[in-house]
Amino acid sequence: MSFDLKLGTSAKAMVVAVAVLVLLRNLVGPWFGQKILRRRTRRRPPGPFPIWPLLGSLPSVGKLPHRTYYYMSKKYGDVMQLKLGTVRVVVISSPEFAKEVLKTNDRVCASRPDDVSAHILVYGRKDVICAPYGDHWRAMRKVCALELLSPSRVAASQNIRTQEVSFFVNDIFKHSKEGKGALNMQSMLHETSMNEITRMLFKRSYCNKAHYTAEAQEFQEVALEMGKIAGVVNISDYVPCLKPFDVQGYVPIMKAVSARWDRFLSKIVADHLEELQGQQNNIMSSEHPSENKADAESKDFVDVMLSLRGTYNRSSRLENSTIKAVITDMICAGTDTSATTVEWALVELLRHPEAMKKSQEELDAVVGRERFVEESDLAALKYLQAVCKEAFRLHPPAPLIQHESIADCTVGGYHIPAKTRIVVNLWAVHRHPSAYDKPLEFNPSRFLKAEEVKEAAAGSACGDHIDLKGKDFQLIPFGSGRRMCPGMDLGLIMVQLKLARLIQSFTWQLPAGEKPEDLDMLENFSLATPKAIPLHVVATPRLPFHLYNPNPSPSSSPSPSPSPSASSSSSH
Ligand code: HEM
Repeated sequence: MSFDLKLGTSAKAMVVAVAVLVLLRNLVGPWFGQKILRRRTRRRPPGPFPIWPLLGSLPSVGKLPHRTYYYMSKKYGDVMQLKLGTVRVVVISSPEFAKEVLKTNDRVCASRPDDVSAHILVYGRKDVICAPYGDHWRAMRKVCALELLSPSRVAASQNIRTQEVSFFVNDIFKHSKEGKGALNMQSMLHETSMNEITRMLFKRSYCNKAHYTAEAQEFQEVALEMGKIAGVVNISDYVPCLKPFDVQGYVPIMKAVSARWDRFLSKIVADHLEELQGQQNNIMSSEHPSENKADAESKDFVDVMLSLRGTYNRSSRLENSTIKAVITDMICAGTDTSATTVEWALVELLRHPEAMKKSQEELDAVVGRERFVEESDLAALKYLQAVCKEAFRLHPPAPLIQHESIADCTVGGYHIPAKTRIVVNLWAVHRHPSAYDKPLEFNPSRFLKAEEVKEAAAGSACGDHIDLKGKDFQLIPFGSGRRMCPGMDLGLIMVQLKLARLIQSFTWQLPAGEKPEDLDMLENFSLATPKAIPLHVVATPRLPFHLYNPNPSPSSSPSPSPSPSASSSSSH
């Protein structure tokens, strides 16, 4: 029996479609199914349920995110996932997993989130800090590491640091002699660090009350505004679909601050170009071109960057905007990080008088009381170094390192997809019980060799080999891996020298009626984490008075003097 099946055109099409679907199911179904299965079985880190519509867990993060994440990690673990807005954020809270991110997966995790502020404030991410991982970042990083922040460049600017720290100590001395009472340490430390950095960058200093020019006022105002606006949490970074609406109204503020900042930096670059032109004319007309050799040693960072123009490939040429972006980085990254650490170290020493006593005894033994401590003494001051390590451990000035993954990776057995924000919480890593005995206690002796620790706590010593240089993941205040801080050597010297001078030169007390144990220990979270209530202290000189001198001695000024503009503007 024949069965004549007559099908219309649409029915025929349907049969063909079904046949194709069956074929497709048989051919790609298993592969597709496996993919879904794999996706379902890939373990994602645990974390809080994102309660708020659109905002996820963003409102729960609060003003001190490093502390919030630290407490959350106690519940969800050392690899934890949060939904901040619509963005996936993975927070790392232990040395073990910090190592997996910054060493094992260093390359994959080496990019940065694409935040609105980075585009507006640092010239479309032409700087180092905010630059995405790639050719431009590599070239700029090279400029920083090999040209600007190299050991020889840091050594060449020793004179600037010595002078600024001497001005600082002398200001405190005068204040104390005049019986003016407590000093605001936070603002004085900020000003000294700012002067050090701007003099290294472009030979000018602006934080001098005795020499408050219109230019200085402009700089201070705009730097303050930059710091404030750069530190805000912008919802558009976490809910990208809200970007066009700029719901918090930050974009016009950022643009206005950035335009003001740019006017300031453009003048600096133009002045340097003019000076360079003048020097070139002099060289051409000079009978003794070698006379200009000394200039090489007094070059500031802007001079160096201008001289490197054309050295780098087209995609990362040192254009004016790139130079200004790098200057911005140095000011933002180099100033309050070191000032904040010294403030916290002093707070801890006030709360632990036995540690203060030991530091001063060490300075007396190594340096004596007839001269000020110098950079060349720092290597011999083992206890002072331990105090700094302990201050960096408990109060990392940049407690949250923010990276972004460029490909899928695995951390702690969890799957981390590409384009995930990865936050390494140094605040938690440095307090991890797997790494430290009594991790919440301030105990510099833990960083001494066991045989050097006489007290009962000898068993808690983890040794002086822990060097902050990114190898020991229980202490990484400068980060680790390819995005690690290129200013580490400079930052360390700035912190150690200032702290050493302060504790050698003065006896410190809190204002009458205040007790060290009552000091508020909360911080502000911004570009750095200074004490929320600035430290006020009373200083009493402890060295012979003839040593306190407004002008640093020639012996402490081994490198060439700063330019006339620098020395005049630094007239404290
Ligand atoms: C106590 C002082 C300092 C501390 C604690 C510190 C800490 C840090 C940290 C934690 C990072 C991020 C690392 C990462 O993302 O993995 C960083 C990056 C950076 N720091 Fe520092 N820093 C200090 C001083 C300085 C100084 C003095 C400069 C330069 C003048 C500087 C320039 C930079 C730059 C340019 C980056 C970006 C590196 C990159 O993205 O490749 N820092 N710093």
